[in-house]
Amino acid sequence: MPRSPLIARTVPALRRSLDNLRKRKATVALVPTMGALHDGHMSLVRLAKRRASRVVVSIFVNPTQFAPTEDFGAYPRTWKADIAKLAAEDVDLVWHPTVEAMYPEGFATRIVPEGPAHAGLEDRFRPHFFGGVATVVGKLFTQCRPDVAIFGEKDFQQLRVVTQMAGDLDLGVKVVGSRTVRERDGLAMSSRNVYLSAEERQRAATLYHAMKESAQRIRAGEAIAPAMAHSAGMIEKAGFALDYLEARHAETLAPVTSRKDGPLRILVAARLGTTRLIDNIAV
Ligand SMILES: Nc1ncnc2c1ncn2[C@@H]1O[C@H](COP(=O)(O)OP(=O)(O)OP(=O)(O)O)[C@@H](O)[C@H]1O
Ligand SMILES: CC(C)(CO)[C@@H](O)C(=O)[O-]
Ligand code: BAL
Repeated sequence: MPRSPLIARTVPALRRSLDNLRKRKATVALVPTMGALHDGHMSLVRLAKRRASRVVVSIFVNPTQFAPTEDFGAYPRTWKADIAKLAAEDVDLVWHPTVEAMYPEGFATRIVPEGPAHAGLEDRFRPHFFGGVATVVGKLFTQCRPDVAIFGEKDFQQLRVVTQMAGDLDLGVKVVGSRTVRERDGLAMSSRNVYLSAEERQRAATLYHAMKESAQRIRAGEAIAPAMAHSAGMIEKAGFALDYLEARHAETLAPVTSRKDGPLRILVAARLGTTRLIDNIAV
């Protein structure tokens, strides 16, 4: 019978649990999430277990990274199922702060990311997003003081922004990326996939297959612009409204014009009905 992880809801309770976990020179890996856990999240937990002797998972739907028009209220919350999944993986501690514990009355400080990793892509369509993510992840890091933190490549720009922040602010946390887990047809697993109707779900994997096609064309020598235009056409034909489809430098996320500009990553965001999906692949 799996043992339920410890659950902390306030900073003092978290500190007490972490002090106990850290006895006997344990190392700690943190997996930050917003809950509604799926196999993508669980792959991060498994990597965390390989990288440290204790695993902490945070579950917090962070209000500051949602615009008022976005889905904060509707975001799936599946607490009981989440805890059962974490217990089955033998996770040590779940940090599940209340909004008041994270942002007490009078809270007035923000971390503001800058530079090429943050510029464009998601920031163009969700200008509030990375400020909210950087602030909450900065807090999660100082609250939990992990040795390692695991983030999914599915949110590739977020991974780069968080890596930059942890280095710039000397937070002493090694940020590690974990590969994207996909459904059988190629759709990247995401908590928001539950918003798709059955009919939309059938078309959703086009996002991945269109990126694969542009990556193949670029590898075969086609210039970036026509290769991306071809895939954009595929995505729009499947009924998506495209926010962006871009090739960027895989490390810095700086814009590129040619394959010679460095290792490339293709990143996409598009809306199918009212559901917004993001994904990316290496070229
Ligand atoms: N399919 C996946 N493969 C690997 N990591 C993933 C996958 N989906 C999410 N993650 C990672 O899990 C962590 C928590 O993400 P989050 O809780 O927002 O889930 P999500 O499925 O990305 O949800 P959303 O639909 O809100 O984007 C992030 O580091 C994210 O990149
Ligand atoms: C990193 C994160 C947990 C911060 O709220 C969130 O953006 C997510 O789940 O990817
Ligand atoms: N997975 C990233 C969190 C968000 O879209 O709000």
